[in-house]
Amino acid sequence: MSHAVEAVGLGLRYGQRDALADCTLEIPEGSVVGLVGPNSAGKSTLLSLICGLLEPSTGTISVLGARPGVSAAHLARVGFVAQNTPLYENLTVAEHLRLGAKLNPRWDQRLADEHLQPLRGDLKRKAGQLSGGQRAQLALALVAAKRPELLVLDEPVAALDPLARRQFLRRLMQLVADLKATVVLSSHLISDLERICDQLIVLTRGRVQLAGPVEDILATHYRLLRPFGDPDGLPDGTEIIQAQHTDRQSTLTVRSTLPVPGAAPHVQRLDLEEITLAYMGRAQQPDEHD
Ligand SMILES: Nc1ncnc2c1ncn2[C@@H]1O[C@H](COP(=O)(O)OP(=O)(O)OP(=O)(O)O)[C@@H](O)[C@H]1O
Repeated sequence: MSHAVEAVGLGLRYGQRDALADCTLEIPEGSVVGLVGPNSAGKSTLLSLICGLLEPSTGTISVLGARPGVSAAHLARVGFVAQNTPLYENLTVAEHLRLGAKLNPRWDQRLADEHLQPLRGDLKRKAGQLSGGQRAQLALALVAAKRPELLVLDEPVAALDPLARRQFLRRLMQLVADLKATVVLSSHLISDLERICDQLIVLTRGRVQLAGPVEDILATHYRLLRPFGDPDGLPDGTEIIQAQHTDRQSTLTVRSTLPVPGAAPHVQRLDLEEITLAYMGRAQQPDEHD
């Protein structure tokens, strides 16, 4: 399988502080990858490294077979929508389109028009006068028209109401199907990611906690309820992600590639949000990186 992104031991330091450390991962071509993690986990840092906006302090990263940002031709193959959808506030929607057409050799006007459908009555309005949802639509239209092979979106739906969010994600998935592009998008809305992503990366405190196909992640995580202090009966290799105890009972969130014996309510399946929260909860506890 070829990979759109390959990172080995990737890290970025600001002074003494690791924004990202020891990040090794592979993103298969054609996948839709959700990137989750608490505030300041390093999500934007990783996305900026993928787009070549930052240089790694350690390790290596390869994007579409080359060093990110290595040439104008390579940059043209990557579409990036940064956090808060930065636009030229004093340019109109139509002026953004003209600028995009001028700057991008692979510009596809048909795709731009298609994704601008909801804004067709607002072509003369300045970007600074658009709502959050309209800005997101404009940003997606601009990036779509580049026909990128890799699309990187940093919290693209953060400012949108639930309906606008759903419409944006529908358009995004339509674009991905049209272009057969690889997508990496960060979000705090795990239910959205669960709907559209086939891969998930959980990042906390600059480190990858979990990465892989959503299907595998869902199949290998369990919540176990067992009498307090009863460590027996876990398959070999079971990793305890989180443990909470009362005087009588322990609630364990575990990862096991082997089936865990038992049935509900003692053995429960978890959804993606519960699994992600367990990894985030674990990362809040002090560890060797403190
Ligand atoms: N220019 C900078 N100078 C110094 N530290 C920085 C800089 N940019 C980011 N950081 C730090 O790097 C860490 C990771 O930041 P990053 O923006 O990647 O996190 P994030 O997961 O995207 O957060 P959020 O969900 O809040 O957007 C944070 O501790 C942040 O304070």
